[in-house]
Amino acid sequence: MAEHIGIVGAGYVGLTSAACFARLGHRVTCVDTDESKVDELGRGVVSIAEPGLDELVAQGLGDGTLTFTTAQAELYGADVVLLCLPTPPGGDGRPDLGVLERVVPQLGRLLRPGCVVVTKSTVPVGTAARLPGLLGRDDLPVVSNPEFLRESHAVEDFLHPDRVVVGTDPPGSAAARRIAALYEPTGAPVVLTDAASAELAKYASNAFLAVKLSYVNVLAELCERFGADIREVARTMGLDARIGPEFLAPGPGWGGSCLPKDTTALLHAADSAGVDFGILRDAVRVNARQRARVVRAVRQAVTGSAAGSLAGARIGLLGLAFKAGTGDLRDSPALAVAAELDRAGAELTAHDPAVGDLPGLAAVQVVDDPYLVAKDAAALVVLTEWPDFRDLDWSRLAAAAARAVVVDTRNLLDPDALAEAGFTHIGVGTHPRRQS
Ligand SMILES: NC(=O)C1=CN([C@@H]2O[C@H](COP(=O)(O)OP(=O)(O)OC[C@H]3O[C@@H](n4cnc5c(N)ncnc54)[C@H](O)[C@@H]3O)[C@@H](O)[C@H]2O)C=CC1
Ligand SMILES: O=C(O)[C@H]1O[C@H](OP(=O)(O)OP(=O)(O)OC[C@H]2O[C@@H](n3ccc(=O)[nH]c3=O)[C@H](O)[C@@H]2O)[C@H](O)[C@@H](O)[C@@H]1O
Repeated sequence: MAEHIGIVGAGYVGLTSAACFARLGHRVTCVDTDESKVDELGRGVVSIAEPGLDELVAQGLGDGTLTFTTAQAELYGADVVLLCLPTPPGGDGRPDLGVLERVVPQLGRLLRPGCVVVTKSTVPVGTAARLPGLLGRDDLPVVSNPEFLRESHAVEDFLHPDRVVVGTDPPGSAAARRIAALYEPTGAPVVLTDAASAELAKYASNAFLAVKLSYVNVLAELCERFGADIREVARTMGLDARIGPEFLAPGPGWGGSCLPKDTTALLHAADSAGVDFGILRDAVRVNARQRARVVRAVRQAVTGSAAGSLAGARIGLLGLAFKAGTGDLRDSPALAVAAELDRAGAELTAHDPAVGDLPGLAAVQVVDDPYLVAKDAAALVVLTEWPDFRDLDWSRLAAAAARAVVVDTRNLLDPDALAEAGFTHIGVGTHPRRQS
């Protein structure tokens, strides 16, 4: 059944949901307070790099199923409203729910009776239970339907999710079944559960991924001590169906707008409940020391000593975004490494295919031409796993560099090809490969 869906917040989650639900045959009104964003979206201009998203937006605008507005009043008449608002870190570990707490009472004064109000934002356990009070209404059913999409795969993940979770009290209510029906065309398994379980399942999933990554990052360190190779260890582990092959690649640390904030929020919630979530605390601690590990590897590569000075050393950075396929710099480990290298006195030049400039980090010169990062460089450091970096002419980079050595924090590059191009390749949890 086609519904009139209102979406509040046109960011990664809101815009993707809006475009995909329009594609699935619903009428979608998407509201955002950012006037220039709404203006751009109304003209079909999508500023985030998500494969397939601009086509879906153009299609929805073209056939009139998708509209963008700054006027919240246009949500009057909606059958369902999805809250896709930011829930950034609040400073004390808890997420800042300020935007949500401002918007929900406004909706309470606006929506027509029976409209289903859905939290799609990642919100602490107990938020759905608070919503009727914030709405000031008892005729607006509330549903928790957290989102699991990944940036750079947003459309694909939305249209083909591993699972959909729909939480209501009591579970499986009429409102829950109505929201579950929206996802029917995806064919995904739907978990109809209580609101608290749905809310916790979201945090639990992101925190589990974070623990898995910190585990593998420590294993990589161990591999270096034992002369083992993390790629072989991870491959072997990943063949066990109970472990699975995903999220076993070591790196400069996990980042982005969600894993760091959600682990912190879950830790805070556990502390408040008097539950010792030591394993998660350790995962966060391990992650915080990853950047120092990268800087030590760079010191070793440039000076021959893990404590050597980088003062005045020219270092070329390949990658700034928190992962490949996106220009998102929020909580990017690459920026954390860049800041540490800057503090150590290095002179930094960086290239990222999706990043034009770095407003907050003036010390890093961002260049469009990847070959410029190698100019007179004492070392190159791969920080984001863009496949494009594999295809660079590494002989040309070697010729431009003062010293042809690359610290590859993602194990992205082929050590043999690099050695042939004249580079010393230093991976993570692998044996260094000297130039031939
Ligand atoms: N980015 C991601 O990959 C995922 C994010 N989430 C969660 O979804 C929520 C939203 O995240 P993102 O989409 O990344 O955020 P975002 O920052 O990309 O977008 C939020 C949007 O809300 C708008 N906004 C702010 N105040 C508003 C108001 N009063 N009325 C209407 N619009 C307003 C902003 O202008 C912005 O366009 C967060 O809770 C996040 O944890 C969940 C899964 C994936
Ligand atoms: O709640 C969210 O916002 C989302 O957070 C993550 O998605 P995303 O932030 O897009 O990023 P991921 O693909 O999970 O990567 C997170 C970090 O882990 C790193 N990573 C990932 C995989 C890996 O093998 N190694 C590794 O270092 C990435 O480089 C990145 O820094 C989750 O994967 C999504 O399911 C979730 O919906």
